[in-house]
Amino acid sequence: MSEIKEYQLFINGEWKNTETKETVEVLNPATEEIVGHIQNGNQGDAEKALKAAEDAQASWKKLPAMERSSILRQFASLIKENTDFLAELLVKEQGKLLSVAKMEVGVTASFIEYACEWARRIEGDILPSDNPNEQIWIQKIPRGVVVAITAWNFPLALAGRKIGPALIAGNTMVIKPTSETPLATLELGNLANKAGIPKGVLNIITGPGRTVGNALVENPITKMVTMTGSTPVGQEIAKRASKRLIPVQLELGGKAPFIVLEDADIDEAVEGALHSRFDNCGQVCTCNERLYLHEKIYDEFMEKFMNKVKAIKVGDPMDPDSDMGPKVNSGELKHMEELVETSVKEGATLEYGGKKPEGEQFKKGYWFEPTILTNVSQDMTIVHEESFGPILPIIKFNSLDEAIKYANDCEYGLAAMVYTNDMNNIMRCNEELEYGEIYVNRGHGEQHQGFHNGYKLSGTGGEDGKYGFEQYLEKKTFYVKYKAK
Ligand SMILES: NC(=O)C1=CN([C@@H]2O[C@H](COP(=O)(O)OP(=O)(O)OC[C@H]3O[C@@H](n4cnc5c(N)ncnc54)[C@H](OP(=O)(O)O)[C@@H]3O)[C@@H](O)[C@H]2O)C=CC1
Ligand SMILES: O=C(O)[C@@H](O)[C@@H]1OC[C@H](O)[C@H]1O
Repeated sequence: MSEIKEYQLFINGEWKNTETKETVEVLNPATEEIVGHIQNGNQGDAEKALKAAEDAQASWKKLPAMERSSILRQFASLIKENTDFLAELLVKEQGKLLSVAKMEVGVTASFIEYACEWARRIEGDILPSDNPNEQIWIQKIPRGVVVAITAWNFPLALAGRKIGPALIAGNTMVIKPTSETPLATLELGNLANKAGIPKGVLNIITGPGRTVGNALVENPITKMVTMTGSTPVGQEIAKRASKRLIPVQLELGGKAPFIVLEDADIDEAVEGALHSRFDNCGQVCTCNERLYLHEKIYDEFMEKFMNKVKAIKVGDPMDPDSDMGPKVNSGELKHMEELVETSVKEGATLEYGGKKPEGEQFKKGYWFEPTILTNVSQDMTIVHEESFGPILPIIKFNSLDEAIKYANDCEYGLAAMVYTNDMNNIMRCNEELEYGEIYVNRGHGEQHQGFHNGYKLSGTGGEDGKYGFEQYLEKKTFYVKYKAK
């Protein structure tokens, strides 16, 4: 049994105990062993963290942006220098493969490095007025204290995605990671001090979303909320934030369609469908949640695809030979089992998987097999409810019209994937698919300079890139009338 670390709250550059003295266990999803204890913070802790962030913001925003940038570049370097330590912690708390965890640490640093590029691009406008001897200045200024709330699937990367732009823009932050996978995010506190991020600029507190999260959102010190997580929680946050009309940036649930048209490159589509569903045990917001195959290529695709699905090795996420680790917790595992049961009841065929793998090594842990459902109809639950796990319903279609109709028949609108080499098909998908992020002839995977933007119940605001950075800035318009000579 490896060391079980006791974590505290990181407030004003120091580690502090919560007032409640209550702690919560963090379990390893592959073994159900305790990997750490975190503090069960409360409203008072939220208030202390927000106050520290408010006090620090006055001087942080006065620093030249390039000075903020050099501090954050040092922060990103320290994250990279600690890749092995942070990656192993991510494996222990989230169950992702070590290779994916190392990628996540790298992405965390690169999110921050990308944000640093904006230090010299906080651009406003100077406009001529209609009045004589008058100018109009539209300035970009920081919002103040930003609250960040993150999910459990890529906890460290989601933190970096928000810390980078918020702090470069001159804001300070209180981040509340999910109680499921908080450890790697908490470790950022030590690295923040080493990097020279001034006390109070970045605060990290843990505690239940329904108490600490609510307290952070509702506190008048909070001037913006950026949250990644489920749609119901995002809606709750938006409701509470609306009382003070503060801006929210919500990255929520998804149900991405993966469409393979008759002229697609089948081998490429098979690879894309496989990784876009099963990587990170299917726990990615842009995952291939429903596979639509043109009837003409169905048999060829399925033969190649099933061979690869059956070759997926579920196992110890620290083992380089494993292809897929466990689900993050028992609740998520139960959700998988319920979805399969409901699907079969509704008439789907369980083609492969559908249960906990057999073997001594799977006795403990939240393991679930890669699962394929066929004979699926568009009205089934599994076609509309996000699984966020390794379950793939497969549906045949006979025309692009039908594929687009099925794809858009969804309350989410985050990502969609399409394989075709016909330019007219591509342009029709671009125009008619109701999704904020469409991948053509490749699987999912955002880039920092893009814009990760969900329509419908997948969120509001969007993040990454120029448009994500802009949201961390407020505008101030200044009319300047002067005496001409
Ligand atoms: N669009 C995107 O980019 C992404 C979307 N997701 C979505 O997130 C979901 C899975 O993540 P999961 O962590 O379970 O999501 P949850 O919505 O359950 O939790 C997300 C965060 O919100 C907090 N929270 C819960 N209730 C409240 C509240 N009332 N006020 C403030 N904060 C609250 C949680 O804290 P705590 O857990 O401690 O209670 C956690 O930190 C999936 O639906 C997935 O689609 C995931 C990743 C990316
Ligand atoms: O949030 C997600 O699931 C994705 O946006 C994921 O998070 C960080 C990685 O860069 C993305 O693939």
